[in-house]
Amino acid sequence: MIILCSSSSTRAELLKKTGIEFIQKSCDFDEEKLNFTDPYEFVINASWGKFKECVKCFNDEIITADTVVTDGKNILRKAKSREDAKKLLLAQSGKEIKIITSMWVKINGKVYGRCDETIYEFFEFDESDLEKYLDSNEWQGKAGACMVEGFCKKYIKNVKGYESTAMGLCIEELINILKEEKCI
Ligand SMILES: Nc1nc2c(ncn2[C@@H]2O[C@H](COP(=O)(O)OP(=O)(O)OP(=O)(O)O)[C@@H](O)[C@H]2O)c(=O)[nH]1
Repeated sequence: MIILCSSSSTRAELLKKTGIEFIQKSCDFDEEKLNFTDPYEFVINASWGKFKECVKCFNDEIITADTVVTDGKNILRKAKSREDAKKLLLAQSGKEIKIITSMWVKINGKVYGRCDETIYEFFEFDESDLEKYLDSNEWQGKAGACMVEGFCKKYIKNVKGYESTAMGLCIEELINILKEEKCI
């Protein structure tokens, strides 16, 4: 049985869509102790840290992931407050951003690691629409307070890459790994 080592409901939803049987367990790796400023280094080390913690606890097949947003200069992680969410979203309004997801998969005794990214070019976010989104609290628990399948969708001017990567788990590439290992 595959263990999705994540507390993310979005990752669980994505994995469910593939029909792959899994159980979801969270693992307590503290990302706050990482002090990488490069978004790729951060996301790869955060997901790897989660993976190592999970390997200690579970003997099964394992999937871990980490996702960050970057505006090219900063790492935009999960907002700590409504004000923080507004700041993160205004940094993305009318801009090109990258959403980077690093994933580790232990399967049939082998370990696969990937780092995928989706590039979005957004139109300017409408102010009152943004306030409504902030009031909805849907931004909570999401990297960069971003919801590409929700609030941000109508503002997408250009996109390059998978939506699943931007949502936290690159399902298309995960399916390729599982096919390679004859699990599906
Ligand atoms: N629904 C949605 N979720 C997103 C989007 N972008 C990022 N996320 C979520 O934002 C979260 C990023 O934080 P992480 O630290 O990678 O993961 P987490 O939610 O803390 O869960 P763990 O795997 O237990 O660490 C993940 O749950 C992603 O699924 C998006 O556009 N839509």
